[in-house]
Amino acid sequence: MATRVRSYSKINLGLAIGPVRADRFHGLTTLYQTLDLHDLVTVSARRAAKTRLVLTTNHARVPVDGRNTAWKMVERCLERLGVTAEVEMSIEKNLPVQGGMGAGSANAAAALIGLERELGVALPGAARLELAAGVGSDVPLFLLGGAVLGLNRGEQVVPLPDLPRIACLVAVPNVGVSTPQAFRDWDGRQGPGGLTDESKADRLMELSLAYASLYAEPGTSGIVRSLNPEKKQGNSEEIQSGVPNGLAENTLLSLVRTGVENDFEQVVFPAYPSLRETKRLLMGTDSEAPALYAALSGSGSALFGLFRSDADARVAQQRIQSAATQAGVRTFLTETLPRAAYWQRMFAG
Ligand SMILES: C[C@](O)(CO)[C@H](O)COP(=O)(O)OP(=O)(O)OC[C@H]1O[C@@H](n2ccc(N)nc2=O)[C@H](O)[C@@H]1O
Ligand SMILES: Nc1ncnc2c1ncn2[C@@H]1O[C@H](COP(=O)(O)OP(=O)(O)OP(=O)(O)O)[C@@H](O)[C@H]1O
Repeated sequence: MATRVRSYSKINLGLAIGPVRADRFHGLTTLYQTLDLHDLVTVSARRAAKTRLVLTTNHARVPVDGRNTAWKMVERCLERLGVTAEVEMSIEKNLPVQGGMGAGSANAAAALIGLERELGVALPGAARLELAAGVGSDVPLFLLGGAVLGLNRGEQVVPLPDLPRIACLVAVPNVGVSTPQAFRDWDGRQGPGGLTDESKADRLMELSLAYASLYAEPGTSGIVRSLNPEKKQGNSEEIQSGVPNGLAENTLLSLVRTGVENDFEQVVFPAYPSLRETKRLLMGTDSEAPALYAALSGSGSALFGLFRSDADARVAQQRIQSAATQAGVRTFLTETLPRAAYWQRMFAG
C-alpha cells in the first residue's frame, strides 16, 4: 500500500542575509514557521534487484526527473541505506511553485518520510538532516516542523519552543521570484543601504540573539505574560471562532519588538513594486482589521500577514481581492502549524 504524506509549507517570520561564504552561499539567520497549507506526496516502494524511480505530478512546472527535489532525496537516501528499490512517487501540488513557501523543499522531506515508512527503515536522525541539507537549504527545517531557527546557509536548524498558533493569510502574486537572482540582486546593491561584510555578520549574530531572547525571560517576556499553564499552546478553536488570540498576539508583538524583518524585501520590492502594495494591503490600517505583522516569505513572491483572529484575516482577504492593483494575486487563509500538530497530521491515510 502507498504512503500519503502531507507536505507542509513554511514562511520566514524574519530573514537576515549575511556575507557570501567560501561555497558561494550566503550566511543567513532566519526564523522559519511551518504553515497548515500542504501538497500531497504519495510514495510506494518495494525492494528490487535494481533501483527504478518513477515520478508523476499534476503541475506542469514541476520536473519529473533527477531535477526534482523529491527524486534527489529518494535517490540519495537509497544510496545511503545501500538498498535498491522500485519507487513510485506522485506529487499533488496545491502550493505555488517558486513561491518562497519552501514547497519543493518540503516535497523532498515528505518523500524521505514516505520512503522510510514504505521500506520499514529509518536513517539515524543526524544522517537524515545531512541528506536533507544536501538537497537544499530549506529542506532540513521540514524534518523538525514548528518554529525553527535557521543558521549558516539556512540548513543548520535548531528547533525552537512552539509559538502559539495564529491566523495567517498568504497572498501569492502572479510572479515567480528566482531565489539565486534575489541573492545576486542583494549582492549587487551599492550605496548607503549596502552593508559591509562585517556589519552583515554582526547583524546575523544580532538576530540570532534576538530570536533566542524571545524565550529567555519567563515571567517577563511577551510570550508568557498573563499566561495560565493550560493555555500554553494557544488553540485553533479560538482562532476559528474569530475570538482574538491574546497569547499569540503577545508573542508576535514581542517578535516585532526584536526588529524582525526580511532583508529580501529591499531587493524584491523594487523589482516587483506590486508586492509592496500587497504587503500594505495585508497590513491594513488601525481601523480595518490590521495585521499584527506582514512580510515577504523567503525570496517571495508569497507574502503573509498574521492576524489577531480568523475574522481579521478574512477582512484582509477581502481587501486584497477587491483591490484593482491585485489582479492575479491568489490568497490562502490558514494558520501557523506548531510542531506536535505538524507530526500528528503528517500521514494522510
Ligand atoms: C530564500 C530561502 O527560501 C529562505 O528560506 C532559502 O534560503 C532558499 O532555500 P532553497 O530554495 O532550499 O535554496 P537552495 O536550493 O539551497 O539554493 C538555491 C540557490 O540560492 C542561493 N542561496 C541559497 C541559500 C543561501 N543561504 N545562500 C544562497 O546564496 C544559491 O545561489 C543557491 O544556488
Ligand atoms: N518537488 C518540486 N516542486 C516544485 N518545484 C520543484 C520541485 N523540484 C524541483 N523544482 C524546481 O524548483 C523551482 C523552485 O521551486 P519551489 O516551489 O521549491 O520554490 P520556492 O517555493 O521558492 O522554494 P524556497 O522557498 O525553498 O525558495 C521550480 O521552478 C522547479 O522547477
